[in-house]
Amino acid sequence: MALLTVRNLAVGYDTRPVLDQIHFTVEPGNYLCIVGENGSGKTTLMKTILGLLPPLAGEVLFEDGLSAREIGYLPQQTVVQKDFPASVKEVVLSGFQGKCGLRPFYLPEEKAFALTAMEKMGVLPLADRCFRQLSGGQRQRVLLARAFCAAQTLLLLDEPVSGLDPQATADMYRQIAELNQKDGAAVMMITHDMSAAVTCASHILHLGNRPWFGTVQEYKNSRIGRNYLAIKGGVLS
Ligand SMILES: Nc1ncnc2c1ncn2[C@@H]1O[C@H](COP(=O)(O)OP(=O)(O)OP(=O)(O)O)[C@@H](O)[C@H]1O
Repeated sequence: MALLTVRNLAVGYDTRPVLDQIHFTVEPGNYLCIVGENGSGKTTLMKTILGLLPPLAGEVLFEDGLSAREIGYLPQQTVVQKDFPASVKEVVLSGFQGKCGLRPFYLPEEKAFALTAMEKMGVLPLADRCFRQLSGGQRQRVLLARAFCAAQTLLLLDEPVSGLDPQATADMYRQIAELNQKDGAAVMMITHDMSAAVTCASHILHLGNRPWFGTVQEYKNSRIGRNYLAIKGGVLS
């Protein structure tokens, strides 16, 4: 069974649908990019998968043993996040909060894993720095380490490179690719960067009037993919 199966899903607010007829699967090791115009419903879909919004119709099914709480989530950047008054170490460790339940402390193995995650993302030297004093690129790598602590099977990343300069963007894509290829985490990433989407991803979910799902190669050959890549300046080869 796939890690995540979405069938005939409609998402929206109250009873007002934003999107319907969404079908896709995420298998272990997949790298799925979710693309589409502003306001097409990418974040709404991600919140529904995370269980933060109820589906208006259809199903979100997780593989046995996996639940919405065991997904590593890197949310879209917000002002509140940037002002978070905590150290880098505390932010990364907070990835374990979902597993703590009522336990008011972190286990030694959780602390050790957080150190490993910080090392992987190249932010270990920043461990005692205040999160809000970091650069945008450093903050995003800290939040990726946090997401990896929360879950190693499936990571949901909402526009992880928005606002980053080209070097920080390249670093972030490299870290995400490593988590996917070396650590075996399946990735679902919302992005407006079509060039990255068709380079990094194995699959594309294009949201719009008629949601489209398939492999990157199928997307490049499809009418919707060719049109969108032409508009967004992506790579067609
Ligand atoms: N809390 C909310 N209540 C009602 N409608 C909302 C809410 N949040 C978003 N919407 C509406 O839902 C639609 C989809 O928004 P969503 O944020 O999911 O789009 P998106 O594809 O992630 O956009 P972007 O690319 O700009 O981040 C929009 O029309 C938006 O105005």
